[in-house]
Amino acid sequence: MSDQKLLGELVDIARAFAPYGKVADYIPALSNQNPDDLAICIYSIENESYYAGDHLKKFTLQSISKVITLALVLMDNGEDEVFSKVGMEPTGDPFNSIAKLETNIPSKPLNPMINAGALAVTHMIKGDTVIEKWDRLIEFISHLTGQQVTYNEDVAYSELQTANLNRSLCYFMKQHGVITGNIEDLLVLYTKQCAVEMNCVDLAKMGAVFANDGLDPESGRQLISKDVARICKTFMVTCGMYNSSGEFAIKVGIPAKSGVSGGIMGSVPGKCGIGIFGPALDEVGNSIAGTKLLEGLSAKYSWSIF
Ligand SMILES: NC(=O)CC[C@H](N)C(=O)O
Repeated sequence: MSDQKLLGELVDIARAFAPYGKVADYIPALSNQNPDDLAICIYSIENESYYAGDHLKKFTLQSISKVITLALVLMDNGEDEVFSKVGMEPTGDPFNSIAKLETNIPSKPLNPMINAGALAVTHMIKGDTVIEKWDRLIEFISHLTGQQVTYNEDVAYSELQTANLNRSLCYFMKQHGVITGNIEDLLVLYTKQCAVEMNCVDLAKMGAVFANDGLDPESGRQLISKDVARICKTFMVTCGMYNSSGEFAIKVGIPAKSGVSGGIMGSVPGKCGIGIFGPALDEVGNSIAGTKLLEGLSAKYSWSIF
């Protein structure tokens, strides 16, 4: 059976789980997504792609963008600087929790995949203005996907209007010296970053760059250093699927990062990138059908890294 046909079958099986999930609505502009959507692309490091479902449908990255920003910021600032402001440990808490910020000493977010840590990382993007920082980030993402990408203005605006929890995290961190400067500027940048829009093929392509130790399978260029790609994949394993990263490691075993729009980017080291879109989420905020699809794929192809 061809990979393409098998993918179609796995998508049909996994789609049956979508009715058990719910589309995110705390960002109002995400609430009108279709819960039954499910699409996937697999992009090999030999630069071949396979897909099933509506693979050209666009969606926003949301938390998946945290891995990309981390890669940029690590290359900009180096490990020592970055990890002086953000930790390396999983939290076991929801992605937007403020709880451990208060109890952790010294006061810094536990890792770059929770909102507090991601906000601290976005704060470290080099540039004198929000526009300069944004231009660098979107150019970097465009290099990874191999084409010019942009962001969804409605989603960014909708999140900016309602991001009071993220605002609180920022003010808390400013008080404790983790971040400096204007908080609204940081939120504008962060919400644009989360609203970067692409399809499954673009997402799988980015995953393939990480899977290929930072080397772009399309252009042959080293877009991310090998070391930074390794650090990012490690965070994807330990913290990429929020507070169900442990269960996901056991059941799937692929470095992956999800977002509340329903996207999941996977990176099977030395093999391929995976891009999934399925907006119905489980209770921790991961695509419910997307997670099932990854379970099926990982079992079929023995892709667990463990
Ligand atoms: N888990 C997510 O995808 C969260 C991203 C979202 N933009 C937020 O900050 O709430």
